[in-house]
Parts: sequence; C-alpha cells; structure tokens
Amino acid sequence: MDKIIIEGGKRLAGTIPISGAKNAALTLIPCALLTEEPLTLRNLPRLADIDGFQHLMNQFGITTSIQGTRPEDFGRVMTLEAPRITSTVAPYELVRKMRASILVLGPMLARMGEATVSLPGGCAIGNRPIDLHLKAIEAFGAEIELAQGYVRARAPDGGLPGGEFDFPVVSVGATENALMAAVLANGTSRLFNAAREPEIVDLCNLLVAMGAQIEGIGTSDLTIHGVRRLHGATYRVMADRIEAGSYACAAAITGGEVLLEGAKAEEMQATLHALRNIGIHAESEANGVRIGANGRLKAVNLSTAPYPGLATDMQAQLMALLTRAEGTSVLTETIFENRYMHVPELNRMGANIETSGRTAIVHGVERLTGAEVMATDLRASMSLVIAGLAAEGQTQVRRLYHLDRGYERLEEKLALVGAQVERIGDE
Ligand SMILES: CC(=O)N[C@H]1[C@@H](OP(=O)(O)OP(=O)(O)OC[C@H]2O[C@@H](n3ccc(=O)[nH]c3=O)[C@H](O)[C@@H]2O)O[C@H](CO)[C@@H](O)[C@@H]1O
Ligand SMILES: C=C(OP(=O)(O)O)C(=O)O
Repeated sequence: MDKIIIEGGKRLAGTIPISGAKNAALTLIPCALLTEEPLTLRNLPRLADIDGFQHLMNQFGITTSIQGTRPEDFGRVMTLEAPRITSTVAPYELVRKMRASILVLGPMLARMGEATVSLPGGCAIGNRPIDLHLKAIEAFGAEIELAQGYVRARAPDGGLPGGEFDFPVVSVGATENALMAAVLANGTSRLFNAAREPEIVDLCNLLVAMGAQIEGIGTSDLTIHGVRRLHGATYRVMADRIEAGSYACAAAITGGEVLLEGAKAEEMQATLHALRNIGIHAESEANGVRIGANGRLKAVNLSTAPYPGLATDMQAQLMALLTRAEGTSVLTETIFENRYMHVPELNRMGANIETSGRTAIVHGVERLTGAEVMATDLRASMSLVIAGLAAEGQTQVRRLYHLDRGYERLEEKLALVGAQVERIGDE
C-alpha cells in the first residue's frame, strides 16, 4: 500500500493551483442522466471518487469520454452522453465504494420513472442516513420501497407530480437529490430549509444552463418549476473550497505564504474568518486567495455548522493547525457524530487534545514530532499531513486511498511550494 513520507519543518512558499471541487463534481456528473444530449464538464478533479462515479454512469449505459489525460494536466474535461439508459440499478458493489452514488436516485427517477439504488450504509465519520433523500422525493410523489438492502423509487405513470418538502435538518445530499428529481416534474416543487452550500449553487447553475427553472438559488427556499425536457450543456466545475482551506492550514502551520490559485474567497468566508482569528493573513486577490503566516498562532473556539457556517469538512485541518497555537481551543462538531478519528493520531504526534462527545479541547503545544500514522477518513488524513509538515523529523501517512478520494496529486502540489514530501509504494 502506498504511503506519503514527509520531512517536517519546511516553510511553504509559492503558488498552489486549486482543483475543481470533488463535492460539486459528484453532484454535477449525475445531471447527465437528465438529458439525452451531451453534458461536458470542465475542470473535473482527477480523483478516485470521480473515476468511481464514471464507472457507475457507464453501468447505466451512459458513454463517457475524457480529455486532458496528460500527466502534467490538472483537471480534466469529461463528456457524458445518455441518449438511452440501459439500466436503472446502482448496484451495491459500486455504491459501497462511494457514498455519493446515492445522488443518482433523484435524476434517474426523474428521467426513467424508476430507480433502484443500493443503500450506502454507514461510514467512518458517522451514521449518515438517507431518510431525508427519500422523504423529499416521496413528497414529490414517488413511491419508495426498501428491500434486500436496496431502495426502489417509482414515479406514478406520467412522471412525478412535484410537491413541497421542509427539511428538518439541513442536508447537502438530500437537497441535491431533491433538486435533480424536481427539475423534470410535471408541476412546481418547493424546498424549505434547503442546504445553501456553494456546491448546491453550482448544481443549480448547471441545471439552469440545461434549461431548468429554479428560483431562490443561494437561499434556503428553492422553487423548482418542472420542465418537459432538459438539454445538454458545457459547464466548469467550481474551485474546491475545502482543498483550498486545507492548503491554507498547511501553509499557516509552517509559517509560510502561499497563493491558492483559483480559490474564491467569497465561498470560504467562514474558513478565512477562522484563520484570521488564529492570526493568519488571508486576502482575496484577482486570481485566488493569498495566505500568510508569521509563525505565531492564537487559540480560538470553533463550531461547525451548515453553510454559511464553518464546514465540517474543514474541522480536522483546522484542529491540526490549532495543535500549535498558543493557548487552549475548543472545537465543536455539530454535523457528524464521529468525526474526531484524527485525534488519537495527532496525539501520537505530540498534540494534546481531549474529546468529550462532540467537543474537542486542543491545548496548544510547542512542538509536534513525526510519527507513522493512519486515518480512517479523508479530512482526518489531511490533518495528519498538515501536522506532519510542521513536525520535527519524519511522518509517514498510510492508507492513502482516503487522500486520493479528495486531493488531486497532493504530494505534487505540496512539493511545488517547497514541502519535502514523497509518495512511495511499500508492497
Ligand atoms: C459528496 C458530498 O458533497 N459530501 C458532503 C456532504 O455530505 P452529505 O450530503 O452526506 O451530508 P449531509 O449534509 O446530508 O449531512 C448533514 C447531516 O444531516 C444528516 N442527515 C443527512 C441525510 C439524511 O437523509 N438524513 C440525515 O439525518 C447527516 O447524518 C448529518 O448529520 O455534506 C457534508 C456536510 O457538509 C460534507 O461533510 C460532505 O463532504
Ligand atoms: C466527507 C466527505 O466526503 P464524502 O461525503 O464523499 O464522504 C468530505 O469531502 O470530507
């Protein structure tokens, strides 16, 4: 299994190109199910999750072609074309590897009047149910059946009528599924307390480019007037605000200065606000966001929340940064119940963190020391890389398949700004 070896203590300086957003790409790709015409997505990140989603789309009879396969290219262009759907089943084998597969439920149902998708199951960061995905499309007129680990959704003859749903909890994925189900409904649908994440805005913008009629984009109340058909489009995936925030933490913990090229400050305000409170300079520039640190870090209290609050996907990376701050920080994770798996590993590197339920208390330490570490989820793995960049000596991060789900060519990007980092296969 591959591992990354980091020699800590190098100050990061220079420019890091920010890739297209994984979490946007994973909801834009299933939009290809909504039209017979080609959908071309530009700036797709090269990630294991994108490859997995491509396989899933192929399973439905959708053809996919990719440009930009030169090793030196960041980002790719994928054209998906679905003149005919040959299967409406998303099998366990593919869904198991990638939770976001559930996002085919809404568009498949909208196009074909039925969809059968394996239940994704729990995962490392928490239980992650899909009840709200199902309730929202039920409210639009679908019949749902659960059997043998699969969810089967059917629309009445003539298609989904559309309807209203008020989310009791803000859910990014359920909002996305509901939107993709509603765009081809016979009537008007309304979503209340919908998620407002920039990735949802990106999805709405693509759907509108395909001919959908959506009001309230960027707010928590969305009105979707169903249309008879959608057409193809060419669309550029938004920049990855979580990748950008992760590299901001990496630069900050080394006292470095980097330009996060392509990052959009307005989409990562909560992260930039947290960084400024920690004592980091963060400025928006024409072609990205500039991060500068002078080495001194201040403790802060942070709590995750749905957008525009602080993203849960930034919690682990900010915690790694705060291990080196002066004083004690308190972090509260309000979105997922089990998202502190990086804590024991960070403590093995010399951090001093205690957890109690959803709270983590981070007592800043003078120094971190390199260690062999591994984590069980994507952002937790990144937090170990960040700690490793500041640690004395060598850190080895294992189980890279987590990082490969969400960070395009991590070691190359870090090397660009002066990190001493190498990926090796040890088997
Ligand atoms: C591919 C993708 O975009 N993943 C992101 C998406 O995940 P995902 O869409 O899975 O996360 P949700 O926004 O749905 O989850 C938010 C909360 O709602 C709960 N919930 C969700 C659905 C449901 O049917 N019932 C329910 O109770 C979850 O357990 C969680 O406590 O948003 C999360 C929250 O910003 C991010 O951490 C993930 O990176
Ligand atoms: C939790 C994440 O992703 P996913 O929902 O794909 O597991 C993430 O991006 O941090």
